[in-house]
Amino acid sequence: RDPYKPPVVWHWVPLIGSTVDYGQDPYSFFFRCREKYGDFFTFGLLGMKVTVYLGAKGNNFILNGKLKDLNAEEVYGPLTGKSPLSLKPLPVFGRGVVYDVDNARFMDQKRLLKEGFSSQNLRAYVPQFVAEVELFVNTNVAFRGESGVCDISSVLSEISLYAAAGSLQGKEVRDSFDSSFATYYRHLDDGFAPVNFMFPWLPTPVNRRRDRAQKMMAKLYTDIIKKRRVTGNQDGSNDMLWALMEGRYKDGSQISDEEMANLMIALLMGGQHNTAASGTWIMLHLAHRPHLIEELYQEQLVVLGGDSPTHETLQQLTLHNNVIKETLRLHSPIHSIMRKVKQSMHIPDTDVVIPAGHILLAAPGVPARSDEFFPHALNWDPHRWDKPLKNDEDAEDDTIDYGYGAVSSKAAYSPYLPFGAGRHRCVGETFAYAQLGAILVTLVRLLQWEQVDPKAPVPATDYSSMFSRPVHPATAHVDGTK
Ligand code: HEM
Ligand SMILES: N#Cc1ccc(COc2ccc(/C=C/c3ccc(C(F)(F)[C@](O)(Cn4cnnn4)c4ccc(F)cc4F)nc3)cc2)cc1
Repeated sequence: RDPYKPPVVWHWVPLIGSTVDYGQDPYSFFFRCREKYGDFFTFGLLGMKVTVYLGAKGNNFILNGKLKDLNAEEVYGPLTGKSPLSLKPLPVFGRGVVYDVDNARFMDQKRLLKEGFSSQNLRAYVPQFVAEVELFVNTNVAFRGESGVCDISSVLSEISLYAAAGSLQGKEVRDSFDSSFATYYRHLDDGFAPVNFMFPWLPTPVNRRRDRAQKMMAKLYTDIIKKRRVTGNQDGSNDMLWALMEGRYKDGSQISDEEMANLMIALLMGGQHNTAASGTWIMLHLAHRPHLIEELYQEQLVVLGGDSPTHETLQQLTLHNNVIKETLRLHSPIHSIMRKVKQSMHIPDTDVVIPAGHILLAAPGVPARSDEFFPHALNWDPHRWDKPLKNDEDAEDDTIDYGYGAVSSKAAYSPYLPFGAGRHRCVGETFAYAQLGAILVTLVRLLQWEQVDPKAPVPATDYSSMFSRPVHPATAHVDGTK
C-alpha cells in the first residue's frame, strides 16, 4: 500500500466499492474497518473516494478544519439545492440559501436563524408545543378509544410537524397544513434522498413532483410575507419568519422574499426529520422500560406540580432531558458528516496525506457508542448522565466565531457531538430540546405505552434514508386512561 495515503478498504467491485456495506449499517462498517485499518481509512462510495477519520482526533480534524481545506456545499449541494450541471439549483431547499451560496453568506444566514431562536421566542413556543400534543391526543384517530395499538413513528412525525409549524413556522403555515401544504411537504420530502448525492437531476416523476412542490411551498411563504408586510405584526408573534423579515445581512441589505421562503423550507425539512426520528426513538426505548415512564411521571409531579411546563421549568426536568440526551447518543439522525477535500491535508503526527478530491467523513456517533467513553455503550441508560461527563469545565475554553456567534474550539474533541461542532455546528439545538422536551412531558402526562410484545427488542435502525430512523412501522400499545 502507498505509505503516504490512508489504507484503502478492500472491496470486490470498483464502482460499488463498499457502498452497500456502509449504506446498510455505517457503524458496524466503521468498527470493522477500525479493527483492520485503524482510525483513518479510505472506502469507495458510488465511485467517490471517501476517507473516514474516526475518534476525537478525527472529529476535531474534520469539524474544526479550515475553510480553505474543507468544503461542505460541494458535498451537500446536490442533496439540498444545487445541481453541478446547470445554474438552476435543484429544489429541496432551493436558491440562494444554505449550500447554494458561499459559506460566508450562509454563516450570515445562520446568525439570523440563531437570533430567531431567542429564548424569548422559545418561551412562546413551549405552550404551543404542549397544545399541539394535547390536540393530537384528543382528536387523532390513532387515539380513539381508551387504548389500542398505533405506529409510533407516524404519530411522532405528525406531532413534531404540527409543533414546528405552529411555532417556528407561524400561524399561517400551521393553518395551511390541513390542506395543500401537507401534500407539498410530502412530495418535497420524497425527493430528499441519498440517491440525490449522485443523481439529483434525474428526470424521474418523483423529482419532477419534488420541483413542483418546492415552487408551490416557496410561493406559499412569499404570499404570507407579502400579506404580513401589509398587516404588520399585530399580535406580536415570535416566529422565525418575522425574525427573518426584520433581519438584515451584515452588509445591511434585506433578505429577499425567495431566500426567506427557502430558509424556512430548509428549517422545516431539517428540523422535522431530526425531531421526528429522535422523538420516535425516545418513545420506543421508553415502551421497553415502563418503570422509566413512571419515574418521568413522578419527576414532573415534583417539578411542575400539575402546572404546564414553561421554557424555564423544562430545563429543571433532569430525567426528561437525560432521556433525550441518551437517545441522541445512540440515535443521532445524522450518522455521517461529510466535506470535500479542496487541498491535500496532512494528518498530524503521521506521514499520511489525504489527497484533494477525497470526501472526508466524520462519524461522531462512533466514540459515542464506544465503551472507552461510555461504559456498556450500547445500553440505552439515561441515568448514566446522572454524573455529568468529566469534561474539564474549569479549564477556560477558547472560542471561535464563524459569523453566527462564539462556538467552543475544544468541543470537537468531545466523544458526544450529536449537534456537530465548529463552523457547521447546529443552530437548532435549543429549539430541538424545547420541542422534544415539551412533547415528552405531555405524552407522559396523558398516556401510558409499552411494546406490543414486551419481549421484542427495540426496533433496528434504517440507515437508507437521509436521516437514520427506526425501521417502519414501529408499533406500541398505548393506554389513555391516565
Ligand atoms: C435532534 C435534533 C437535531 C440534531 C441531532 C441536529 C444535528 C445537526 C448536525 C450534526 C449538524 C452539523 C451538520 C454538518 O456539520 O454538516 C447540524 C447543523 C445544522 N442544523 Fe441541526 N440538528 C437538529 C435539529 C435542528 C433544528 C430543529 C434546526 C432548525 C430548525 C436545525 C438546523 C441546523 C442548521 C441551520 C445547521 C447548520 C448546517 C451547516 O452549518 O452546514 N437543526 N445539525
Ligand atoms: N447503497 C447505499 C447507500 C444508502 C444510504 C446511504 C446513506 O448515506 C448517507 C450519508 C450521509 C448522509 C448525510 C446526512 C445529512 C447531511 C446534511 C443534512 C442537511 F444538510 F440537510 C442538514 O444538516 C440536516 N439537518 C441538520 N440539522 N437539522 N437538519 C441541514 C442543514 C442546514 C439546514 F438549514 C437544513 C438541514 F436539513 N442532512 C443530512 C446521509 C446518508 C449511503 C449509501
